[in-house]
Amino acid sequence: MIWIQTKEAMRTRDNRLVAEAMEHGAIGFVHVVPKKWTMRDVYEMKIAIAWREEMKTYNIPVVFVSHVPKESEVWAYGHQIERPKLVEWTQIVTGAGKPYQKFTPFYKKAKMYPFHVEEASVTWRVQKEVEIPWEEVDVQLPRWSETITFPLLCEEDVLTYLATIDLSWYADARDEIENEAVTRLSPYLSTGLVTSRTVIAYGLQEEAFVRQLLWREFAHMTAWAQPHVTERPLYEKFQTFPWRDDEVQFTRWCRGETGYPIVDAAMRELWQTGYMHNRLRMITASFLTKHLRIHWRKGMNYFMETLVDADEASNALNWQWVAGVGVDNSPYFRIFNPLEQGKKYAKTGAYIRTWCPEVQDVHQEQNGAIIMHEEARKRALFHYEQWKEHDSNN
Ligand SMILES: Cc1cc2nc3c(=O)[nH]c(=O)nc-3n(C[C@H](O)[C@H](O)[C@H](O)COP(=O)(O)OP(=O)(O)OC[C@H]3O[C@@H](n4cnc5c(N)ncnc54)[C@H](O)[C@@H]3O)c2cc1C
Repeated sequence: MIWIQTKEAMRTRDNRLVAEAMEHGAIGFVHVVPKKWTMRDVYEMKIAIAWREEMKTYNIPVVFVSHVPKESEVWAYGHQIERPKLVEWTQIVTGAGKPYQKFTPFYKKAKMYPFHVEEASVTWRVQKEVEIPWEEVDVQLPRWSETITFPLLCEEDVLTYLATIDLSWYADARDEIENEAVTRLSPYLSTGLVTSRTVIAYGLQEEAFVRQLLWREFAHMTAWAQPHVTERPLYEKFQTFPWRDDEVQFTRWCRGETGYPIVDAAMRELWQTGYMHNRLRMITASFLTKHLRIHWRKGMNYFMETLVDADEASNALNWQWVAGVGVDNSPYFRIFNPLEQGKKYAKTGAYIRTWCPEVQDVHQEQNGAIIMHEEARKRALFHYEQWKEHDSNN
C-alpha cells in the first residue's frame, strides 16, 4: 500500500507519481490540513474535498490529517518523482555548465530543445477496502473563505476550459487590465490540477504565451539552483540596502488605502478574490518597494498569504525582479509612475471604479494620499544613490 501526498497530485493526466505508485498495488492519499489558512490553502482544501468524492468511486481513500509523522513514507512530487517540467534544467545551462541567472538566454536555449511531453496518465481501477493508519481530523474552513468564489475545483472542468482558450490577441493585449487577454491558468498550474505540458498538448503554443510558461519554469529552476531566493536578494549587494520599517504604511498598502486608485483597486481585488493581474502585481510591488521603500520580503509574504495561485518560486523571483534586487531585473532606479500606468493599462477607469467606487478622478492621487509620486521618486533615488556610494561596495 502506498500513500501519496495530495499536493500537486490531484489529477489524472501527466501524473507519473500516481501511475507508478499504482503499479505497486493499492494507494491512498493524505492531505495535510493547515493550522493557519492562506487563500491558496483553502483553495487546495476545496480541491481535496472534491477529489475525495471522486476517489470514492475507486475505493481510494483521501485522508485529512494534521501532520504526516516523520517515520512514515509518503510519496510526493519532488521526492520519489520530480515535478513535471517543460525542459531539462540541467541541459539549459551556460557555456560553463552553470544555471542561467538571466531569463532571456535561458529562454533562447530552452527553445532549442523540444519540450517534454506529457507522461503517464492514471488508469483508475476499483481497489479493495484498505485500513487507514492515520488519525483523521475535522476540516473547518475559515469563515472569511465563505464569501469568496474560488477557481475551478476539478481537472475535468479545467480541461474543458483549456479547450476554449483563444490566444489570438494574447501577445498584443496581455498587459491590458480592462480587456483581459490573459488565461487565468495560474491557480491550476500552481495546485497541479494541470501541468504546463498538458497546456501545451492542448495546442496553446502561441509564442508570447509559451514565453510566460517558461518564465514560470525559469522561476522554478532558479529556486532549485538558489533556494535562498525566498530569503535573500540574488543580487547579493542588496543585502545592505536600507529598507524602511513602517507598519502603518504597510497596512495601508495591504488594505488598499494608499490614495493611488490603481494600487488600491488591485490590493482590494486581491483581498476579496485572491487574484491580481500580472501588470497590477508589478505596479503594487513597485509601489511598496520604491515609493514606500518597504522590504520586498514583506510584500512577498503578504502575496503568499493572499494569492489563490501563490507559488513560492514565481512569487519570490517576481518580487526580486520588481524590487530590482534579483540578478535579472528592472533596475531599482526605474520607478513606475502608478498614475501613468493606470492611464495606460486601465484607461477607462472601469476596473478602478469596480474596486474603489468612492474615487472621483481615477487617474489622480486622492486627498490624503500616502505620499506624492514625484517626492517618492526623488526620495527613492536619493536613498539608492546614497547607498550605492557608501554601503554597496560598488
Ligand atoms: C510581484 C509578483 C508576484 C507574483 N506571484 C506569483 C505567484 O505567487 N504565483 C504565480 O503563479 N505567478 C506569480 N506571478 C506571475 C504572474 O503575475 C502570474 O503568473 C499571472 O498573473 C497569472 O495569470 P494568468 O494565468 O492569467 O497568466 P498568463 O499571462 O495567462 O500566463 C500563463 C501562465 O504563465 C505563467 N506566468 C505568467 N507570467 C509569469 C511570470 N511573470 N512569472 C512566472 N510565471 C508566469 C503562469 O503560470 C501563468 O498561469 C507574480 C508576478 C509578480 C509581478
